[in-house]
Amino acid sequence: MRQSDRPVRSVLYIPGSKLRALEKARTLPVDAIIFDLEDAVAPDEKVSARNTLADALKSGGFAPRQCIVRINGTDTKWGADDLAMFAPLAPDAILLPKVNTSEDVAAAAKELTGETLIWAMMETPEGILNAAAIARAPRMGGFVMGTNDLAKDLNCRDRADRLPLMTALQTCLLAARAAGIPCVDGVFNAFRDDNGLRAECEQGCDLGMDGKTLIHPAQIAIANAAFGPTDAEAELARRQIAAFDAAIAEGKGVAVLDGRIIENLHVDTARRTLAKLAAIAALES
Ligand SMILES: CC(C)(COP(=O)(O)OP(=O)(O)OC[C@H]1O[C@@H](n2cnc3c(N)ncnc32)[C@H](O)[C@@H]1OP(=O)(O)O)[C@@H](O)C(=O)NCCC(=O)NCCSC(=O)C[C@H](O)C(=O)O
Ligand SMILES: [Mg+2]
Repeated sequence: MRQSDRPVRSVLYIPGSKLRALEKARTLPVDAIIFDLEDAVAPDEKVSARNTLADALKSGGFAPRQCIVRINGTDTKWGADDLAMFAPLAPDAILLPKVNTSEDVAAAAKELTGETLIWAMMETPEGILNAAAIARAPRMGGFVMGTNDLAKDLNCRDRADRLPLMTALQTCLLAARAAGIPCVDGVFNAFRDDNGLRAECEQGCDLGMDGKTLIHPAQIAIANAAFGPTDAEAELARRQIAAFDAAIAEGKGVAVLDGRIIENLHVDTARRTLAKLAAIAALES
């Protein structure tokens, strides 16, 4: 399976400094893990967190979850050493914080070999304006929305409907879709507010996001449910494909199901739904 087709319904940040959380991650039903060396780790702990995380990755046990390492910015005193330490460990991806331009990605890509991709935190106004170029940068594997940093830089209000962030979210989605890479939504900070998280996941899903970044294990089930096809969606997809196939067999180019037309583009969407379901089943088996 191409990396871009792997499910990313739930993408959990784990501070690289927290041994207990790193151990726990091997048992959690998440699609992907972001091992964080950036904002979740205090400056005094940066070096020890790097070593703790490297040991954990060498010990393994995280598969089939995607392993993504968020390094410190390459403009900080830790970034270059982070990259030098984790590139040889061949995680699925290195996540670069606060990406502003495609050149930021190209510079990091030069340090990588093998299959490791680069994911970009989209969380600065300049980065959002350059989203299309960043999405097509070398080794680019996916976008992660950094809605906290973005809100800080935009100086916008924290609203439940995320209206002030909509342009940025949709700009990044457009860029990601044009380049054929996944786009994962930002975190929901109130990690004990299940209803709030559910609503924000539904909104992200409506927009077209592939999943949600999370900060606490209690958020995983809600994200997995929101971003996975429901039984009703899967059943509709199967009926649409069957109706279209029957129409084609009768020499028609269009089918009608439940009073709605079904064209080949709807069948593409239906097939994508079923492929996603199969990928989730494979991951969970
Ligand atoms: C938010 C937390 C600080 C809460 O921690 P705590 O109060 O310790 O939580 P609990 O006691 O409820 O924990 C229960 C058990 O779960 C484990 N745990 C907690 N969090 C995680 C985790 N993220 N991954 C794995 N396991 C976790 C605890 O170890 C407990 O286990 P057990 O001992 O078995 O009971 C904490 O959740 C936390 O640190 N979360 C991560 C915060 C983080 O990574 N922040 C940075 C990323 S967000 C960001 O930067 C976004 C972006 O850049 C932007 O700009 O928007
Ligand atoms: Mg951030």
